[in-house]
Amino acid sequence: MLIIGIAGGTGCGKTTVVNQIIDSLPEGEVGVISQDSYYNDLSDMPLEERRKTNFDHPQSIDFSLLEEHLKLLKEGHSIKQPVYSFLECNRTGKTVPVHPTKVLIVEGILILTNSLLRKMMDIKIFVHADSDERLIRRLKRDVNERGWNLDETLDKYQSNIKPMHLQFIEPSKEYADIIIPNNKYNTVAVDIVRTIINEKLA
Ligand SMILES: Nc1ncnc2c1ncn2[C@@H]1O[C@H](COP(=O)(O)OP(=O)(O)O)[C@@H](O)[C@H]1O
Ligand SMILES: O=c1ccn([C@@H]2O[C@H](COP(=O)(O)O)[C@@H](O)[C@H]2O)c(=O)[nH]1
Repeated sequence: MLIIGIAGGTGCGKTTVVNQIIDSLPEGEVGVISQDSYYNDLSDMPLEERRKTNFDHPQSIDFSLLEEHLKLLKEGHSIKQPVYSFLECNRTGKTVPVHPTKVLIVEGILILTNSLLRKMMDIKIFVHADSDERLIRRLKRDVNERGWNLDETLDKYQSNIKPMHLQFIEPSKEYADIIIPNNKYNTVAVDIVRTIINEKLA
């Protein structure tokens, strides 16, 4: 199994890049695991409290479970991945089966901050977009899709998102083998990653 890690700040375009990469690849040969599915279970907290959680700090992620799942998949076993709800700020209690594939993409803002995860990755990619671009994209998404208003999103950006980005996410760029500039759609970089994956699948 080839494991590709794709990190980068919120709104940099990780999900978009992943979708572009897997778009023309054979179905069933490439799997995707998102760090978002591994936010800690916060069922013991009311929603009001959960909404105040710093979801940009590495401690908000259940890295042990993510590591265990990657190890199992690498060994050829299937896993039950937790399903996360951004509206509830919590795991839903449901799981989806994920089966081993020849290529596995792991994506998330904090995945390159964890040394055990980094060791499991064959290729480490960091997607870069300028912070103003990312803030604009994030604002649109949080307001349109994730149940936050403008003020809440800007407050969160100042209190958690920006400081955690500077403390943890941006420094993890140094571990990347490839940095994809993504202020604009970058088809050249996506094609290069696809070529590497196709070689593995051949
Ligand atoms: N290169 C780009 N140019 C303009 N908009 C983009 C670009 N890449 C992604 N987007 C848009 O920005 C938003 C966030 O992208 P997404 O891929 O979800 O980022 P991430 O997964 O890193 O948070 C989405 O609405 C997406 O369509
Ligand atoms: O309940 C939650 C959990 C996380 N977030 C935010 O999500 C982003 C990471 O996701 P990207 O798709 O990479 O942007 C992170 O910045 C958290 O603040 C959330 O809004 N709600």
